[in-house]
Amino acid sequence: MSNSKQAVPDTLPLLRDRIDSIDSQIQMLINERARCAQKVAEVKLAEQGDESVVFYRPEREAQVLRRVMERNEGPLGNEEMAKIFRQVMSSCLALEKPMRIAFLGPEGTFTQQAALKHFGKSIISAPMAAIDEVFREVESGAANYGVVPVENSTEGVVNHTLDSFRDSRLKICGEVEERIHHHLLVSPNVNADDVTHIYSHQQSLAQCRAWLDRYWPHVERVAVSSNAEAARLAAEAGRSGRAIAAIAGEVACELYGLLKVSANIEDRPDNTTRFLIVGNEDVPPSGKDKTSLLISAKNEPGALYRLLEAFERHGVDMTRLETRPSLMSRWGYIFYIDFVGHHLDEGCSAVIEELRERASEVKVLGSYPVAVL
Ligand SMILES: C=C(O[C@@H]1C=C(C(=O)O)C=C[C@H]1O)C(=O)O
Repeated sequence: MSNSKQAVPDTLPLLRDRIDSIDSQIQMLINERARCAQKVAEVKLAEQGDESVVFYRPEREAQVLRRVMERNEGPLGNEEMAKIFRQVMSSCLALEKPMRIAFLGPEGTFTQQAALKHFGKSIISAPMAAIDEVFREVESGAANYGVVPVENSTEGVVNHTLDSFRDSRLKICGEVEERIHHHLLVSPNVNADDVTHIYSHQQSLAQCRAWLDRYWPHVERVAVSSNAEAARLAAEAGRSGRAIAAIAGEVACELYGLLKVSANIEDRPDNTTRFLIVGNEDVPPSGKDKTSLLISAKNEPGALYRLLEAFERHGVDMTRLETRPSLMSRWGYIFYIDFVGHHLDEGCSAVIEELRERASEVKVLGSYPVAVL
């Protein structure tokens, strides 16, 4: 097959013939790719000779996706193209054995949306009722990886997630950022004009408050346990002819077969949540990584300054600092620090070594590829 771009025909029948022939080539190549991925798995198994060998390689997947974006010439956009390859890799990997991914449920949450964005659709979804259950599911080996929210651009950190890292040996293996878009949804049996109640999670009602005040001032707002639950209730109400709308995201909309009355109704269009992928293995460098540390420091004058000074001196770029009270000693603190680089990089490992001399505990929560999608 040649790489040169052929002229695009200009009649419908010829265009359709061309598309059919391109499709069959793409299909053949995808299967050829899948056979290579299968072979990779065979080789890994032969080298490591262990049934528990993990075929998924986060750093390699990040590199593949970055290359797709770098070499992309359009007309498809970089992100659109990377999403297609994301799914191709997901399908190839699932040929071996689909990965089981635990996430903060129920089905249809934004965390599930983040899981699908990160791993592609060919996974087994394992919705959990709480963040610590996600950790436990991965620790016990019942799930290969877990996905939990860690911070929201409007609401700040998710303390539950940070606190779970204190006692866990799990590693952070990836991050995902998701623009949070809310939609007003109804069951297909319901006429939007008849809506009497709008259900959603408290957070989402708050994130859409100005929009609701403007367009639905007289409809009662009801807070429920999650957006996904709101969507489920709206679908159930529709079946019995009650006109209840839900505010939820895309995945919940599809999952419960609802219709969008209005899309992207959040007051702040830059509303973003960051999620972490947790797993049992360390991730080797991908060339563009981030590291998260947990540091326990004594409560003495200048303690935080001495920690941060090491970053500055080694030119390591700190991207986040969160403080949580230590549970062990009153007025002791735990710091969560994110920085650019992999803990095996020279500058980064020098910083970590110095921090170990200055703090009572330094735990590397993980080095992982900077989110590609
Ligand atoms: C094929 C490999 O294994 C998996 C499948 C990949 C793919 O389909 O490109 C990439 C990384 C791994 O998750 C590999 O290690 O290269």
